[in-house]
Parts: sequence; structure tokens; C-alpha cells
Amino acid sequence: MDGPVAGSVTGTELHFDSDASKVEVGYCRGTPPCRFLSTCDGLPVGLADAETIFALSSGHGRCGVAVVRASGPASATALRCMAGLSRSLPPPRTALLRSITDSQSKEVLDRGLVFWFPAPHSFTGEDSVEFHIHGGPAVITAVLQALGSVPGMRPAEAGEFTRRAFQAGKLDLTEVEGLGDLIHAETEAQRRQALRQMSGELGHLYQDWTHKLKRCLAHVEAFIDFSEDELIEDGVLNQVDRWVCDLQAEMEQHLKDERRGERLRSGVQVVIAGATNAGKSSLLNTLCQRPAAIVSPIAGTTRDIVETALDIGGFPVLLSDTAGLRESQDLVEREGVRRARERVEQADLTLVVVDCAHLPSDAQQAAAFLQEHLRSVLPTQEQPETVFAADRFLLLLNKTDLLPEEQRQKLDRELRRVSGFPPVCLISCHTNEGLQDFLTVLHSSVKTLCGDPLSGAPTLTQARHRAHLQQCFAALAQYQRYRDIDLALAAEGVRLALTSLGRITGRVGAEEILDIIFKDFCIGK
Ligand SMILES: Nc1nc2c(ncn2[C@@H]2O[C@H](COP(=O)(O)OP(=O)(O)OP(=O)(O)O)[C@@H](O)[C@H]2O)c(=O)[nH]1
Repeated sequence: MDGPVAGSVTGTELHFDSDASKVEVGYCRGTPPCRFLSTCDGLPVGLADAETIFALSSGHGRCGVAVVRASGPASATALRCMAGLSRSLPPPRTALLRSITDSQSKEVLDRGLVFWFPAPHSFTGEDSVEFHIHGGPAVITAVLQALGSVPGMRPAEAGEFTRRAFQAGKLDLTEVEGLGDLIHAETEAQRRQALRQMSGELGHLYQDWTHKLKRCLAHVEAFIDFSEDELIEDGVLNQVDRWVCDLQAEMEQHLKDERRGERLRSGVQVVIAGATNAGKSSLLNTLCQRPAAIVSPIAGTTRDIVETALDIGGFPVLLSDTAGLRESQDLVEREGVRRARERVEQADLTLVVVDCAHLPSDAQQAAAFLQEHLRSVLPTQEQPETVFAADRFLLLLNKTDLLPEEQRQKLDRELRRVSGFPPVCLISCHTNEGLQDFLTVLHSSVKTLCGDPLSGAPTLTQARHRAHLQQCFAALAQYQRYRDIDLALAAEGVRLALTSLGRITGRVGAEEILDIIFKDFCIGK
């Protein structure tokens, strides 16, 4: 056959366009009818409005098994020609061991498992196939090239499989985001939160609110249209008022989460701060178990922020070492100190490190010294009582190995009695003394900051959700504001609230945010 020809297919019947009279093949499955352009190995190739995409869906690099996936109307043909299946297809969702060949050169590329997922029972809702092949780079490249030579197939773009699943209504946007988070999850707690969101819990909550808002809107509009004819019962609007109030209360509660879900998703920002030479870089290195930051006895060694990611008991932490806080004439050091103070302001938790060899031996004086020190680290606008009560600071007395045992114990005892202090831990980065206790305190603080991803109602995980929910909340306030003044404007408030909720799940005006969301996915997802 010379060049592509166009035709269309309904079920197993072919309807040729006038210029497609030379097409000799006569079978194609697919509803709705698909368009085809060509044949492959004597088999028809369907090309619906959606093109058929393919990609490596497992990770890159050498591995035992790699999964190559294709989705779209030409999937079946690709499977038939590359797995030598002539016209038959394997039973759906069943593994079949086949030689996988290049349909053009007929060369055997690998031997592996093939799966057939007919529409609509596939991830994308389209006809899809999977090739489970050996994970060597040459095998993967050869199979991808062979797929690319099947007419009507092209490599997928980042997130394109998931985008098709969303467009087929298989997932709403919160589920898509949950899936993205699951792929990127690096800690246990992140995995749990992502899985919960992917399973649709957050989406269901917003769907439930959407349903309630629709009911409110229907009642208000009915009242506008029919109240004059007295076809509407009394008290309809009062009922709507109650529903709106209840919804607002639920939303307020949902928004009052202190960003726990977002923090868990993106990592708790923990900053190490304190005077020069206190042992801040030593602490960072001890926690991440590698020499990430330079340690030296020269005061002012750390100038810039040094960051590292940690998993603290299943919770993600972004730990930053900062420049020692002191007055300096050195421009670079001054910039380092400015950045350090900025980080402390943005931090979820600050670890204030103090060289305990500098502490007065008298416990009272030591407490006064530490109060002063803590105040010098606090952001200017913050009140010590507020931030210490909010568990945003931990005080670490480092270099306990330099203190006589008796003095160390006395310090520990006395400081625990001082009120208005953040939690205190005595540690030594040289001997690791006290480190286990400190890690327990750190874990508990981080857990409080993130919350338990599995308990209670599902939490907000994205700033995007928060923004739309706040708009939704404000729109309901519009309903209340205009309820007795202008009912049409009040109804408009409910309509706006619905639109804002719809934007979270992607049911309304999703187009402009789709690109942003799907670009975060890797190719093959
Ligand atoms: N004896 C003892 N020395 C320590 C301990 N922790 C750190 N040091 C030493 O203290 C000195 C300063 O340590 P750093 O970790 O560089 O201190 P820093 O707070 O990052 O210093 P700047 O870069 O000046 O801000 C180094 O000589 C460390 O070896 C400790 O627990 N015990």
C-alpha cells in the first residue's frame, strides 16, 4: 500500500472513504468508530481522534523488568504485530508469554509478557497494551523504536497517560494529584497521604460539598422563579441559610489544618541556627550521616545555606544549616546572616544550637544566658511565649562531652524546671551522646507538624486547593450578604462557590491548570 489512506471503522465493518479504496483489510474493533490511516503487517491501524501513545512506564536505568505501555486505538494492532498474534487478541488483563518482534524487520527483540486492556477497562479508558520486557537499555530502546514504527503511534508526552485517564473521567484532579504525589513520595507518611488522596477521599469530600451546594442553588432559584406564584413552601430560604452555614463550618474546619497536609507533601522545613562555632554544621552532618557541610574550628565557616533531605521516622524533613549569627563587617558573612534569619522566619521548626561550654556554671545564670540567646535568634516580630508554646523551636545544648558529668546532669535537671523555654536536649556531635533522645523529640515535633495522614478527615495537600476553597468560602459569604437585599446576587454567590469547588476536582474550567499539573508527571505516567 502506497502511503496512508483514510477510512473509518464501525465495529467490525469498514466504511471506505473514496480515496481509501485500496485498503484490503477488513477488521477493526473500537467504539466509537475510529479512523485509520494505514496497515501494519497486513492489519488495520486505527487512528481515532486521539493518537496512540507509547512510553516506558517503569523507571529508567538497568533493571530486571521494564514496562512499556501504549494507549489508544492502534494499541491492539501494535500488540498483534509485535507479539505475533495475527488476528486474535489475548484475553483481557491476562499475562501471555510471547516473543516480541519488530513488525518491519521481523527480528525478535526480546521475550516477555504482554497484556491487553480493552477500553473502557484500562487506566486511560482507551484500548491499552503493556509489554513487560527485560529492563536492559538496548531492549527498551529496540521495543520503543519498534512501537514508533507502527503507523499511528507516537511517543507519549509527560503525564499524557494520566491526562487521558482524567479526560475519560477515570480520575478527578485531586486523584490525579494524589497519583503524582504517590509517584514522588519519598517517605512512609507521604505515601500514606498520597494513597489516601489517590483513592478519592478528598475528591469525595469536595463532591459531597458540591452536591450540597447544588441543592442550595436549586432551592434559591426555585424560590426566585416560583415564590410569587406561591408554589414554593415557606421556609425554603431558611433551610438554605442553614445548609450554607453548615457548609461554611465544615469548610472552616477543613481549612484550619495549620497546613499539615501541605507540609507533609512538601517536607517540614527544619532550620539549624545559632551562634558561630556552636556545632550547627556538625549537627547537620551527624543527622544526614555524611560530610554535607564544612566543619572547622574557625568561627564563621558556614556562609550560605546548606540543605539536605531527611526521613525522620517516615516524615520528610528539609534540614538547612545556616551561617552563625553574629555581627560582621564582612559583606559575604553579613549576607549569610541575613539569609539565616530569613530561613528562621520561614521555618516550621528551628533547632537553636548552643555551645554548652560557653554556659555559666550557675543554673540561674545559664537560664538567663539561654533566654537572651534564644531572643537573638527569634524573628523580630515574634514573641517568645507564642513561638515556644507553638513548638516551633528546640534548644540543643551541644558539646556536652566538654562538660564534667556532674555539671551536665545539673544543667539538664535545672533547665527542665525553667518555664517559658522550648524543649531542651543535651547532645554531643562528637560522642553522639543524647542524640537518640533528641531524635525522639524531633520525630514527635515533626509528627505534630504533619499530623497523621490516615486519621480524621482527609486533609488539604496543595496550596491550589486552599486558594479555591477560600474563594468558595468567600462566595458563600456573598450569599449571606445579599440574601435579604438581592436574591439574584445571593444566588450568584452560591454559583461562584460551586465553580470554585469544581476547579479543585477539575470539573470546571480545568484547562488552564491541567498543563501545570500534568507537567509534573514523568513520561510514561
Ligand atoms: N568537643 C566538641 N566539639 C564539637 C562538637 N560539635 C562540634 N564541635 C567542634 O566545634 C567546631 C565548630 O563546629 P561547626 O560544626 O563547624 O560549627 P558551626 O556552628 O557550624 O560554625 P559556623 O560555621 O561558625 O557557624 C568544630 O571544631 C567542631 O569539630 C561536639 O559535640 N563536641
